[in-house]
Amino acid sequence: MTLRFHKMHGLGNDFVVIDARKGAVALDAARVRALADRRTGIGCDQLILIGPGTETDVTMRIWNGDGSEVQACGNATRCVPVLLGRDCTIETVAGTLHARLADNGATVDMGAPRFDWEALPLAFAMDTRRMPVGWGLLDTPAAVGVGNPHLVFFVDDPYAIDLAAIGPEIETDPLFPERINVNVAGIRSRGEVVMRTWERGAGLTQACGTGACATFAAGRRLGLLDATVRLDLPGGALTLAESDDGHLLMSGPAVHVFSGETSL
Ligand SMILES: N[C@H](CCC[C@H](N)C(=O)O)C(=O)O
Repeated sequence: MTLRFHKMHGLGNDFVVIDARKGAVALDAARVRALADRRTGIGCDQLILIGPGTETDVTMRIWNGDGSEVQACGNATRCVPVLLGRDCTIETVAGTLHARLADNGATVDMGAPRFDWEALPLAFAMDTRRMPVGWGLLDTPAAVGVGNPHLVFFVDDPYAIDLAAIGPEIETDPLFPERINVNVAGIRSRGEVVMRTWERGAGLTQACGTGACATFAAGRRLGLLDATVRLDLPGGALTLAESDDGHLLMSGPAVHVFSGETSL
């Protein structure tokens, strides 16, 4: 049976998007890995399944390329209104998100960040503002939940960190029972951050939307950033703003590259 898909990306963080609003699509970890494989499949960082909403326009489920299902994906959330061609509400396991079409992409209200250790979760109680832990050259991170769990290390130069080496060690540390996404960020001014991400279940990506949200939220919590910030990721820039009610508003590109069919 052929499966229709859309190939999309947000700043090079790429997705296979399956629109199952008109008919259920069976997915499991093995099929996700097959579809995500960049040699024998279509290839993507995450696989996104869109379904019919009841209280919202659509539902969205997210799997990393390793087959793990996760709670949030910022860059993919911006792809949904682009695919639908209109503003929309999206139900995810992490809650309802509101997405608006904007110039060359979308703006998404990613909700309020969480800072309690149980939300991430951590294996035991810890101050998530400046955690008393370290791995190699990286230490004293902040921890932030944006539907999915993130560590944020503020460093002088994110490109001087061998993230491909240290990322998997941190991702799978027993302190993180559900693993974790790892962000390294350099603050250039109160309005500009340069950052990179080692993603849980996907590795180094060109961009991580929830990582940008977590980095912004951590910087705001530490009094280091203004209420609107440009974040420069390897694949391009996102704008993060804090709303009056403390929500994270993320704006940036989202591109539909091609549609196709597969028998995978
Ligand atoms: N790797 C993440 C999911 C994808 C997040 C990222 N692609 C984004 O744009 O937010 C996790 O395991 O929580």
